[in-house]
Amino acid sequence: MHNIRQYQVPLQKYMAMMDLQEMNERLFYKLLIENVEELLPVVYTPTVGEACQKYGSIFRRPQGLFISLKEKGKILEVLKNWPERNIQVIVVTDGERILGLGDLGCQGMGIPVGKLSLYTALGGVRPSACLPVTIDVGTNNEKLLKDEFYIGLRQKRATGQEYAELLHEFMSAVKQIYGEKVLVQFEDFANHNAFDLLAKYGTTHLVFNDDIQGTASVVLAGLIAAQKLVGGTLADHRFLFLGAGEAGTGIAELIALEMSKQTNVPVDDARKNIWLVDSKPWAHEHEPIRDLVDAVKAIKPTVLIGTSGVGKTFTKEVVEAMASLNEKPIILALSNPTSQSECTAEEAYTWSQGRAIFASGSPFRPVEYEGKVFVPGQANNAYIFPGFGLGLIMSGAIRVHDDMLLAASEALAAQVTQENFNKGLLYPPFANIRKISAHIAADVAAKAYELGLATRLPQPDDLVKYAESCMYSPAYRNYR
Ligand SMILES: NC(=O)C1=CN([C@@H]2O[C@H](COP(=O)(O)OP(=O)(O)OC[C@H]3O[C@@H](n4cnc5c(N)ncnc54)[C@H](OP(=O)(O)O)[C@@H]3O)[C@@H](O)[C@H]2O)C=CC1
Ligand SMILES: CC(=O)C(=O)O
Ligand SMILES: [Mg+2]
Repeated sequence: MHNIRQYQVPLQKYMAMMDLQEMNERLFYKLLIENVEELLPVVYTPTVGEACQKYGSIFRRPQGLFISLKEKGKILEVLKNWPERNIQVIVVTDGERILGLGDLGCQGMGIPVGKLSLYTALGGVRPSACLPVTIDVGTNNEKLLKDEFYIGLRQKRATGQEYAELLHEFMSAVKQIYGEKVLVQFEDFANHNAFDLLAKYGTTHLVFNDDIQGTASVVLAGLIAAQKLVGGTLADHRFLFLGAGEAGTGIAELIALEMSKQTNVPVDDARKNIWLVDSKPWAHEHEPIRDLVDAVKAIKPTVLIGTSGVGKTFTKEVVEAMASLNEKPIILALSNPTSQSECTAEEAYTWSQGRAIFASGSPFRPVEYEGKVFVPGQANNAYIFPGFGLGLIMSGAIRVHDDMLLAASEALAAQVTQENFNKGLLYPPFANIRKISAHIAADVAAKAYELGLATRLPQPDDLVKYAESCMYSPAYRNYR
């Protein structure tokens, strides 16, 4: 840590951490686990975003497995080149929507690598069981196509049948080589492919879309926890989303499902309290409204959620409107990395005169406002996917079910302590994440058993203890 801390520039810390992961994996994980709050912003958002943008020019050694259009017809052989056979989790991207930074092509590899390092550090999945994959179908990013250091295919993205066939070959090969129970996490695919892939492979493979499902689960957890701060139930709230894409609609659907279960109303009725806007249409019947601030005034939401990928869209007027309507407005600026955040923590607290309950996708430091210190939470799917994946693996689950996402949300919300609430936090600190992940894993596994989707039999008596016993630890053995 002394060594890492000498670097002032976050990207240099990132490069030093990547070198360490390559040279001494155990030490890398020991550092990450023991200093998770300090190192998460280095190996994950926001720094991983900058690393992906500059991936070609900071490139040292290949990480993960690249599968390009050129390998069509040979994907099984390519997978066999990977030195490990006992793979439990694959995180795969095609690089088309990397955080809120757009199409970064092959340079998106930083994301599967980063996500999987969290699978190990936060969720305890063995590093050797993790496989980062980037599918290279080209890029539409003109700047990268002209960049002399770009590492991927220099062509426009393949689409349609060509794209679908490559993805299908990959999904079939994965099942053939690693079996029915390998978890495939789709990450940072563009909207126009993400929903189709999830629907297509959700019935034949163990697949999970982190941006749609993981984000939904973490936000629902924060909203369940928020009820202890603001009182009432989910059904008492009105939700307004800026951004109706993977994250936005994923969250909206899970909130509606939970509301419908809590109040016994049909999901369609629960949806009536949820409003989504993108840059163009409305999702409910309503007269057209041009600006977000006018939408806030018309809809009078109690919860405002940013999932547009566009920074600075929660302006002073928007936050002030939320604060004039609510004693404790809940404001979630989820877009990553920090540059794309809808507003900063400081803006949320200042413009609401310290009344906002705020969390963001990328971390912000505590803010002092009128003598009081406010600690912003981090509403990021990193709270969910490591424990969720561990729960699937340890129960031998063969499919993902929405009720498992609800179980994960409730498990996470239950880990928020009174001390956390007193600081205005909707999420527990990342410092305790391995314990939290064990609880999430246990509840997800319990749901898998209840739904008849678990294959590891008999069911262990104490699932939390079992989850902990399954977790990889970077222990240094004493050989004497
Ligand atoms: N905190 C977390 O854990 C997570 C955060 N995210 C973040 O959420 C963001 C969005 O991701 P995702 O949902 O997958 O992306 P999508 O592309 O699926 O969705 C983006 C949505 O925002 C809308 N949008 C774009 N520009 C504007 C604008 N100027 N005003 C209003 N709406 C706009 C888009 O519609 P249209 O273009 O038609 O307007 C679309 O509905 C990213 O920044 C990502 O990093 C994602 C997953 C997890
Ligand atoms: C956190 C995440 O998955 C994203 O921003 O895409
Ligand atoms: Mg993502």
